[in-house]
Amino acid sequence: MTLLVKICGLTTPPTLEAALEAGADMVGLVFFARSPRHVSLDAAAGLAAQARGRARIVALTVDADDATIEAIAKLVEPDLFQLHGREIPARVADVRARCGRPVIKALPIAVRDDLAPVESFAEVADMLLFDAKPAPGAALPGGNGLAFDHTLVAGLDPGVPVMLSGGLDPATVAQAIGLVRPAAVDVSSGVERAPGDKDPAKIRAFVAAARAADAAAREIREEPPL
Ligand SMILES: O=C(O)c1ccccc1N[C@@H]1O[C@H](COP(=O)(O)O)[C@@H](O)[C@H]1O
Repeated sequence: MTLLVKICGLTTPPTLEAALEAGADMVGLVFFARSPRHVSLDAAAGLAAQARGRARIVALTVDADDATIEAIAKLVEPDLFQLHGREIPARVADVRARCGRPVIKALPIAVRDDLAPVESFAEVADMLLFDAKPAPGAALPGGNGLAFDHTLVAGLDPGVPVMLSGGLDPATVAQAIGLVRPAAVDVSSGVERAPGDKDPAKIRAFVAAARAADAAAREIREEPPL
């Protein structure tokens, strides 16, 4: 399967357009008030209208309640939800049923033991997202530009597609793809000038670097042995 590239935390029509024109497969809208990338329901509905049919729209929430999930589903009509909080497997299943859409569940990774819940989340989520575990007391559970040790998830096959994130940027994404061979990569901070301020040139560079790395990895895999 061809690698999917997601650009997350888009907040303005011009930067969303840059992501769409660069060929992003997924665009993320953040619904988390503490994030510098938070968008209101109204703003998100406008951005979603701009993206619809051009890329999959991902609504990112953090431990959101039912009313918030339902309001986003109704007013924004995303293609998927990304759950980036402390949702337990039962809650992931509940949100999936409630919103009637596929769900990406983010798991924070710092050490091998953090992979223990992978199996139970793989039973209820459509995709697993491996992100760096934030520092204790961090304001955000993701979107911190923090990387983790990718060797922990290299070659891991949880039975559902894997999305890789955490401190990726145009310079590091190729190595991460080569090592982990994820189904998808996701970036926020690595394509910004400052938190919340997306840089169209970095978005283009990120998508191009990810596509080139994916093509190179396929060539190596498909090369005949002799
Ligand atoms: O982007 C945010 O503001 C955000 C807020 C709360 C939870 C997750 C958030 N973003 C996600 O975090 C990871 C890593 O981002 P980064 O590239 O390291 O900045 C990514 O999956 C974003 O979708």
